[in-house]
Amino acid sequence: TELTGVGGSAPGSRVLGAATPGGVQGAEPLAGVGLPGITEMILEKLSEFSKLSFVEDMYDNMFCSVAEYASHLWRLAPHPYHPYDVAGFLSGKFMTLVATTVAARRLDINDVQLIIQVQWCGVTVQMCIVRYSVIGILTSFLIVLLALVLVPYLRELLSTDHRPPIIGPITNQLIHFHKLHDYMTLMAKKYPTYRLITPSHSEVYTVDPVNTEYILKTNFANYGKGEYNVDIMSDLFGNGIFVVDGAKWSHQRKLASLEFSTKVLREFSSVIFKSNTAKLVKKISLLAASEESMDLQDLLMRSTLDAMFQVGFGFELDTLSGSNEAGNRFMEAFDASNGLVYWRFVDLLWKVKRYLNIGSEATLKEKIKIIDNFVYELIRNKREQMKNEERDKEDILSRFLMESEKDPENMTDKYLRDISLSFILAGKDTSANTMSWFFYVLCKQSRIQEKVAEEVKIATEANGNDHTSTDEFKIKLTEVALDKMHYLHATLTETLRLYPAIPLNGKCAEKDDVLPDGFKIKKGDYVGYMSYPMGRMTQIWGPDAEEFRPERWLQNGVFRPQSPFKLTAFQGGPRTCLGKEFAYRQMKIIAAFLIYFYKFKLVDESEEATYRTMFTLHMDKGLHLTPFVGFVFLYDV
Ligand code: HEM
Repeated sequence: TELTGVGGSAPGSRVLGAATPGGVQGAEPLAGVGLPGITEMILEKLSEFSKLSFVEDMYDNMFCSVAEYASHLWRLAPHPYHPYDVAGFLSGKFMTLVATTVAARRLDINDVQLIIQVQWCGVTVQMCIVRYSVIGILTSFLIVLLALVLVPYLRELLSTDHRPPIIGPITNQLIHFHKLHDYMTLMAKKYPTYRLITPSHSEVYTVDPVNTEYILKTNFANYGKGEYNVDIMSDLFGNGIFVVDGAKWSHQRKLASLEFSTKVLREFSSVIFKSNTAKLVKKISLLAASEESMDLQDLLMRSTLDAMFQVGFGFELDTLSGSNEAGNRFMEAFDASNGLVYWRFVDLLWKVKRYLNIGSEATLKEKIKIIDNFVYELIRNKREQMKNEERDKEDILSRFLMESEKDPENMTDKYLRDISLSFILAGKDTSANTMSWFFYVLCKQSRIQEKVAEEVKIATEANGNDHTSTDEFKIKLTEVALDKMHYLHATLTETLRLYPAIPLNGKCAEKDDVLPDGFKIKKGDYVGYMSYPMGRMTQIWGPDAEEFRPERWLQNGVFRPQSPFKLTAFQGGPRTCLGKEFAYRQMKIIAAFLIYFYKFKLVDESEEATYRTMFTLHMDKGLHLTPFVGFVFLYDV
């Protein structure tokens, strides 16, 4: 064979050993010590080789050196080694030894023709080629290539800062992508905090409420969206509130908080939620009359998009009726681009694909163009409208447009596009998905459906025998009536506990840190809190954690909230969901309307719903229900 040993070292003078676990591992504790490295020693030995009469002499010689070196390292180490580190260290040294010995036993050092040295991710891979031959050179390059791929993983995996449990490389998520949240739950049941590694950083996932509070609130300053997330999301969401940190975030947060606290927006949105839900009831009544089943998730997605669009842009999209061609195209493009952006989190080649404009990235670009054309047109129209018409518009875009007149330099059309799209994203799928799981559970547990219906009738004083129409119900469904619906509030909250609309979320560390449970975090690491698994942890919710039980939220019939770091569906801390109250109001209105007018049954009662892995917890195959006219005789809808 022409190929000889493969050795490796840490950068610069800290040449320590093979590009193997131990070589990398051993590099850490010696920072700055400046000892001669193993590879240097090996090469030195190799150069002496020609002077030795027997290969065995050299082997013994070198073994002594390595052992000596290891014990030296051991003494110098500033802290006791973890057994895990020691295993990595020794196996690395062992592999260096084997590789070099094999080479040394078969070769004459004078034959060495070329030493290849490649530095990658702070690790040096060295290799010597002894006699030129095509196979030798090809094999060498293949090994270098393999090392380039493996070294970063090994480096992350065996970094002295990492402690078990490391459950594997990030590709584990790709392997389990289909049932990602259940895989993460399974792991979390074994390890409340664990680490996945990538070539460039590691990802720490936790279900520990103390860790969650720490990253979301206590050490908020150190945990932002991070470059990694921004990179992935900014093509679609630009500088929208979901993507940005720092001053840009504060500006939008302040502006939006002001808007959300206004009575105008509250009243305007309630009117829209009610009139949109009345349209939904009408649509369902047609299906009920013809005893047709329906995909309620699809209807809810359309209905919430229409509502959010009206609240956000003051414009009727009317995707529920499906009659607006442009609206349908926008919805299709928006949904598709959401899924494509999420795919980037597991697609290691997305940047290459974007550069070459191929595959999923080419589709994403096309969809974003459709979205942009649609939204920019809306902004232009709105500006025109505002020049000619009254200026006390209630929708979010108009209010931001008025703001933009004070600060035209920063609040450009692009900025307005990003803000408005973020609100659509925030309010559309989250509420529709939550409602879908809510109705799914209510179909599985008719006792809960009946209890909610009973509460709605009592709170609205629409007793079910008075032939209430949707118009009359709208009037009866006052803010006071909504506030009385504690059981409904608890049922929605229980839905969010077990089926959180954003099942997995997290932040990136700006600086090295240590989590309250001792996990070390390096700058650039992702720290995720896992809302879906958290809802299933007995240490948080007790032995019945996996049971759907709205009563856990009630005390003497009154809803009692819990820590946002246990129920993380709306996140917690300074970046807590701005639309929480808004969303509860919308969901209660939809639930009250639908449950008042209909009873729902699953088309296939035996089927268990599953999710599609994406940003939000979307039901994979939709929610196919049969509506029955419920507690009132329905007319005049
Ligand atoms: C069931 C419904 C909803 C759920 C479960 C939900 C959940 C969340 C979560 C988890 C976040 C944190 C996202 C992150 O930073 O990564 C968030 C942020 C946000 N939500 Fe909601 N949301 C819902 C509905 C709404 C609605 C209806 C609106 C507004 C119309 C809204 C507006 C926002 C905004 C503006 C933020 C960004 C806050 C910030 O970064 O400072 N959300 N929401």
